[in-house]
Amino acid sequence: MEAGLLVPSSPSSSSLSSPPPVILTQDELKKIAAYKAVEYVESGMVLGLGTGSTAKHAVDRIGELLRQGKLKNIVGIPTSKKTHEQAVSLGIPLSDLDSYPVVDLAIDGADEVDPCLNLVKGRGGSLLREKMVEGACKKFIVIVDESKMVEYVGGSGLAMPVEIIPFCWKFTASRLKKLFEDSGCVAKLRTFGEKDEPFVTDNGNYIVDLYFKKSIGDLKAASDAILQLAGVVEHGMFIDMATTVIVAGELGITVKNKK
Ligand SMILES: O=C(CO)[C@H](O)[C@H](O)COP(=O)(O)O
Repeated sequence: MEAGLLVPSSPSSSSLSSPPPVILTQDELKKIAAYKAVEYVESGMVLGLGTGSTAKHAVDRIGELLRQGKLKNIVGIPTSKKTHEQAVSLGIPLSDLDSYPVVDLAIDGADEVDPCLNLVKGRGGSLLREKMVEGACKKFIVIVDESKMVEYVGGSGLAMPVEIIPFCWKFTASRLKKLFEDSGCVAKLRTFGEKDEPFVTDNGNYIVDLYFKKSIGDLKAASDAILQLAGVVEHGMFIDMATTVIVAGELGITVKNKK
């Protein structure tokens, strides 16, 4: 583990009083984690480009380093249409898993990180492509601000997303809820806009957000049970996939490596 203070020390040893501590915004913390992760990027790499407000900073930084000639011959594999657009606007050369089935490094955010570095992802709706790209990489660096650290998956009380096909979605949602009745599960179709229209993923699917009142226990068993339901495409638990998690907090950066 490495740690580095973010709060600057006093500029002058002669000053008697310390300057007030700098309070960083959540977005500044996300940017700090993202920039740290990009230090792991080397010229010639095939890179998984994540999705979300944290990953956006990493993609911006990669674009900047390419422009400055400090990185060369990068091939990016975007995990969403949105990241694809961002990378194109930055001039990052892009390809896909068909052409590059092995990815050197992926950098992406997460919604939750548990003490074993298991993740919840997909509140931005891109969990399927993220899981495909990040499952194909040699190294997967997760970048988060400290608010994403939880004691157990589902521990934030926020959603664990499941991508499902639109056909008879209510049926699939009620089967998902039933799987986790003991954990007080609530299943909600993700919607958007004033008319509460179903949110549609880049793959043309819907998302059911699962909320748990308590831990769902064995994550592998939960994953198997979800994936066995016909109608389910993928879920947002990324179990044992992250190789490194970079956490930016008010007191500095912590780098946690998989044991
Ligand atoms: O999984 C994701 C998108 O599907 C994001 O990585 C996750 O939602 C974190 O987002 P943010 O960096 O905006 O907090």
